[in-house]
Amino acid sequence: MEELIKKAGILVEALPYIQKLNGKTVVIKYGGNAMISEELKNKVMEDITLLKFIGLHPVLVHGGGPDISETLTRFGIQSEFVNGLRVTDDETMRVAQMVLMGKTNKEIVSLISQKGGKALGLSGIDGELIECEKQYANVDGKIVDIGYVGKIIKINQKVLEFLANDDYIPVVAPLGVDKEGRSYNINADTVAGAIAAALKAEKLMLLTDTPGIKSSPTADDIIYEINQKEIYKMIEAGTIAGGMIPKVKGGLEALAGGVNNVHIIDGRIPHCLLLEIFTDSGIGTMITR
Ligand SMILES: Nc1ncnc2c1ncn2[C@@H]1O[C@H](COP(=O)(O)OP(=O)(O)O)[C@@H](O)[C@H]1O
Ligand SMILES: CC(=O)N[C@@H](CCC(=O)OP(=O)(O)O)C(=O)O
Repeated sequence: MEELIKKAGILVEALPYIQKLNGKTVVIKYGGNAMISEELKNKVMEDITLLKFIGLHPVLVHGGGPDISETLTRFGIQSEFVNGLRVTDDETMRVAQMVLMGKTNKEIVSLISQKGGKALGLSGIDGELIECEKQYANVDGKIVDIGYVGKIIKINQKVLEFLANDDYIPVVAPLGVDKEGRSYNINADTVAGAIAAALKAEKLMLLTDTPGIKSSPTADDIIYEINQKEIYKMIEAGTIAGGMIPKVKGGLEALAGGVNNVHIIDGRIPHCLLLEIFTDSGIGTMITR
């Protein structure tokens, strides 16, 4: 009996959060590095389905970088990253599109369906959801061509609003399209930040494979709160590096676009989304303006 009463208590504790977030949009970015086991993936999809059923409007943006890398290796194609972005030639683009839409997106959609949710998978190419142009990288002041990497110009969010305001959970793959109809590979954190801003989401949660932002990639600590100025200092010092760069930039873009809350959280913790949303302290790193 005591156990049951405790369970009821936990549910009641969530009430103020449920009331506050009812009808609000939350954008969740699920990074490839956090998709480490079927069990964890299941728990993340359970959380997202639960959020939908209690009245929030979750929109999921997924990555899949490790899967793309593994498939490229199997095809004998070399892959290189510049400023955290994959250099994407014609062949790499085809593989990225195949893996993201043919594998990752559909696996997630199926998992949500198994949990009883209604998920609809789409990429930024569908309905011209993500309009982009070619992105160049800046390496020590030099402009570098990184191939078919997309710079987002516009999010045509109507389709997402339509789905999220209905019974659906949109599941978005990070691809975009330019005016000429060419497809582009876009970092999933960048996509999540831009979508959160376009939807004026209440929250953006970036799920990854570290407890949050640390004082350096190899440190054991965690920075609970960090602002824009501190972020740029760390990027300059090289203590925020690699895949963390597009993540923090995506977070800052979301804040600039009017999103109230941005968190980088450890997607390897079971039910990390519920812990972040329904506890006072939350988990991970909060990014502020
Ligand atoms: N200051 C930092 N704190 C934490 N992680 C960092 C930091 N700087 C760089 N990183 C790296 O960023 C990685 C997360 O980005 P990424 O590999 O792109 O993950 P995801 O697939 O979730 O997008 C971490 O595993 C870590 O190696
Ligand atoms: C341009 C670019 O870097 N695109 C990424 C898209 C996938 C992604 O961002 O996946 P994660 O979130 O799992 O890292 C890539 O090709 O890996």
